Amino acid sequence: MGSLDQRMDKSIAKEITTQLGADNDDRLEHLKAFDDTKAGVKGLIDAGITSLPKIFIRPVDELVEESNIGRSQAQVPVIDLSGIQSDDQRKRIVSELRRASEEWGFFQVVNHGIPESVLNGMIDGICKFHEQDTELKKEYYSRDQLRKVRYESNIDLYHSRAANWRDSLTISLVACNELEPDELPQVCRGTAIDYVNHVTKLGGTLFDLLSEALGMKLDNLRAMECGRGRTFVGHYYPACPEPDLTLGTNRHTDAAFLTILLQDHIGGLQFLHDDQWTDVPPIPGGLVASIADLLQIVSNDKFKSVEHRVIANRTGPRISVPCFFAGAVVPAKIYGPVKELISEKSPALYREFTVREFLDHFMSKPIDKSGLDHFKI
Ligand SMILES: O=C(O)CCC(=O)C(=O)O
Ligand SMILES: [Fe+2]
Repeated sequence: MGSLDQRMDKSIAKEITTQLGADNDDRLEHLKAFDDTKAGVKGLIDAGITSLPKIFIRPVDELVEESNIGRSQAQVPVIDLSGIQSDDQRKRIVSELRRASEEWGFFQVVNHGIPESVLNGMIDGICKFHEQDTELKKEYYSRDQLRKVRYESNIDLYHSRAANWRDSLTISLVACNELEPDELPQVCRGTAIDYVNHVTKLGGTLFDLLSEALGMKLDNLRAMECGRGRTFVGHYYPACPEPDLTLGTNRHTDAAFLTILLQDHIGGLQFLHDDQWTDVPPIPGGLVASIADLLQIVSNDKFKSVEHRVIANRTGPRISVPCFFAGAVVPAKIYGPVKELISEKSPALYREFTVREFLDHFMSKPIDKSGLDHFKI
């Protein structure tokens, strides 16, 4: 902190903050000015803003609609993976997983085998990345989806109706399997590699359990390479001066098969259950798992991909690290409802497609609109 560059950044960010707050609707210009700082939402906070720049304020119709959605006290299922090697315990786990995937779409897993030190190390590494000198972060700032490692604020900045109060570091293992250590930012290099390896393994375990939960025998999800094409995203949600006017993450479903998410102790993640926002409270050592769009499709709607969001908070920063398992993108594999799950009584609800086609469609639509309809028969 306090270098000349950083002080220059602060004065630029202050100027931009004033522009962003200006009462005119030249939104694109404001978005570009914000994007050009390459300092993200964190940069606005560093510049000392005390009110929300206009680009982050949600449209009135959305705020009104939102106020009609209730809050639920329902408890998201917690699945204990201990004893998974024993037949009895595995049966219990599979049956809990089936219920959670059919009725909730969201659940937490504990005793999953990833040491707490690895989880805490990842949270710490992501926090350090976002809190390092802006000049060091800037070299990673990019909107090029093909880059393996990139940092940006709001992946859908130019498409959404209101920007989200968060910055993100993306590590994409979609087009390749391997990650060279020096491709990663130095501050989180060791911890990120450790975490990626552990979560990749846990993903394989969960896909096997989910195959069993779907009653599949031979053609299981692991064999379909659902666990390939992973994207890890290290979100940083700074403390927000006016949390009621914006969101940390807009409501959406995930464009993947499965998401495994690590969150710190702050909280704010919510999903829709019985049409009400339901909290996913942080559990020390636990991980959140959720069914995403592609698993809803291959399961022919047996499993549900549910909408979720993150509320903004006066307290922060909040760190979360979702890993999206998106299947085999390269070489392209064809996905659609699994043959074993379709019959005369239960015909295929979706057509076949490649993940690339799915992801391209996902990126071309507003993030808060479901991508599933496009592939419905
Ligand atoms: O930060 C979170 O808890 C959720 C983020 C999320 O839903 C996403 O990145 O898709
Ligand atoms: Fe999500």
